[in-house]
Amino acid sequence: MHSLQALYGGTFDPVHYGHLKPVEILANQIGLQRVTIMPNNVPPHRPQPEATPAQRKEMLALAIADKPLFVLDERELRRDSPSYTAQTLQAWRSEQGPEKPLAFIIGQDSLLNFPTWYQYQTILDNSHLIVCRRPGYPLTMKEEQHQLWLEQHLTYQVEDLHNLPAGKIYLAETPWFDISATLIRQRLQQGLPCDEMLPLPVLSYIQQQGLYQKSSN
Ligand SMILES: Nc1ncnc2c1ncn2[C@@H]1O[C@H](COP(=O)(O)OP(=O)(O)OP(=O)(O)O)[C@@H](O)[C@H]1O
Ligand SMILES: O=C(O)c1ccc[n+]([C@@H]2O[C@H](COP(=O)([O-])O)[C@@H](O)[C@H]2O)c1
Repeated sequence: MHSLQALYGGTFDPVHYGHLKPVEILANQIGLQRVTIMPNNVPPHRPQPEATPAQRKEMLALAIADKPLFVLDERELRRDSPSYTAQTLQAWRSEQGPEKPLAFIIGQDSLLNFPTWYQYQTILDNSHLIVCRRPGYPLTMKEEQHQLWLEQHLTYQVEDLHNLPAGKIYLAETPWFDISATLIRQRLQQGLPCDEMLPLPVLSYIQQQGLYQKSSN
C-alpha cells in the first residue's frame, strides 16, 4: 500500500494563512498525513522575492513549528538555477519510485498560469495536481486548448489520487481565504495591521528583521 505524498511549492514572501489553512483543510478532506512545503530559490515567473531564501525558510519554520502536518524541504533552496517544478518533480519521482502516488498542491491562480510553466505537460507524468480555491480567479482556463487539457485530466474521485501514481487534476473544495503575500507586504509598508493574516511568530520575525518596510511593491 502506497500513501499519497504531497508537495506544496511556493515563494512564501511571506508565508500566510492563505497558504496554510486551505491545505490543512484539504489534508482532512482527502486524507493526507503529511504535506511537504518547498520554498523556491529563484521563482521562475516573477521577480526575485524581497526576503532572502534564509528569511523565507525561517518564516516557514516558525509558521509550521506547531503544525505536525507540515515538513520543510530545502531542495530548491539548494539550487541557484530557476526552480522549475517539472525538474523538481522529475527528481522527486526518481527518488520515490514509479508506483508511489505523488501530488503537487497549487492555488487556483497557479492553475490558470500553469500552461506557461516550463515543460508543464511533463508535470502530470510525475505527479497529480491538487488545486485549492482562491477568491478572485475564474474556474476555467483562458484558452480553449488548455481547458480541454484540464478536462482530460480532471478527476472527482479522491481515490484516484491515492490509487494512481500521477496524472490527475483534482479541484479541491477548500474554503476561500482572501489573503496574499502582496497584500501583506503592502499593508506592512503602510503600517496597517496584519495579525489575522499570518501566524504571530512570523509577524514578529518580520518586524525583528525589518522586512517589507520599503516601497518595493
Ligand atoms: N489565499 C490563497 N488561497 C489559495 N491558494 C493560495 C493563496 N495564497 C497563495 N496560494 C497558493 O500558494 C502557492 C504559493 O503562493 P505564493 O507564495 O506565490 O503566495 P502569494 O500570496 O500568491 O504571493 P504574492 O502575492 O507574492 O504573489 C501558489 O500555488 C498559490 O496559488
Ligand atoms: O516551473 C515553472 O515554470 C513554474 C512557474 C511558476 C511557478 N512555479 C512554481 O509554482 C509554485 C507557486 O509559485 P508562486 O510563484 O505562486 O509562488 C512554486 O513552487 C513555483 O516554483 C513553477
